[in-house]
Amino acid sequence: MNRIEQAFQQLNKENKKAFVPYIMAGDGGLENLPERLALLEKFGATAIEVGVPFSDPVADGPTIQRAGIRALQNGTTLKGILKEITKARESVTTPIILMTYLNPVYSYGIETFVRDVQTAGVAGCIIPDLPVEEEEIIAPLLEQAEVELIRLVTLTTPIERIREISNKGKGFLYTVTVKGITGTRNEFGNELHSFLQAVKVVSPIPVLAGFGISNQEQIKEITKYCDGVVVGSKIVEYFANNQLEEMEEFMSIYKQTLA
Ligand SMILES: O=P(O)(O)OC[C@@H](O)[C@@H](O)c1c[nH]c2ccccc12
Repeated sequence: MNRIEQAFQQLNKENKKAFVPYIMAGDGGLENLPERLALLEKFGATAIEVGVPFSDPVADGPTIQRAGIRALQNGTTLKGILKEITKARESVTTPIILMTYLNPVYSYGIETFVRDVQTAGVAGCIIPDLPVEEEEIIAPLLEQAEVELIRLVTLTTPIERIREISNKGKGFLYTVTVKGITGTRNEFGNELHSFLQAVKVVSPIPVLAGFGISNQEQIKEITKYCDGVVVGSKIVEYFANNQLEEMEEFMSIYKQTLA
């Protein structure tokens, strides 16, 4: 069984919801990555999404775009990121999910990418600009390497397509909660709850909600209808402002409220 599935099984036993923080690799210096991963593990992350900075991040909002620019200015490369993940894996056991657009994978070379990702001990990949229709170029290789390809669906995906995608899905289904880009939000559309409920009915794998989530009330509300959340921009801000105690507090509150 894959590490991501194991993590969810454990949560289920404890009757808890998932909390998956996102960080931008190389923001604040790539050499800090192992330390940051260890910290997020200590604060109770179910899995950790590690973003690869890219010059044209079509789904990213301002906070994550700026983090990406800082990371690129630091000279962060995919190769460097995988090296730091390899180091981190000596002590960090929380599953690591690499989030990258397709372009950096292409320029790295698809086969080399899959090999190096596997060697680094990455448990899963999110490639947001890879539609299911095109995923044959990499999905079978990832499957062989036992690296889970995490698929995304959004509020505008028809339910039949969600059924199809979640049935192919591995690890968990990433449900995008807004019609838009990443970034903290105060409100979600009225349709979100019924949408998540409908997704839960068709999906054989855990359903996580992400995009715009940044406070405890939102998480309490949203996790009534799904298995957990992904939080990106808020976590990126905490690291950028060096508010580690606030982050611990934030994540411990979530752990308690989710339990
Ligand atoms: O930042 P937010 O609104 O909390 O959303 C999570 C998101 O940042 C992270 O999962 C992510 C960052 N870039 C992406 C691109 C596509 C899908 C997901 C992502």
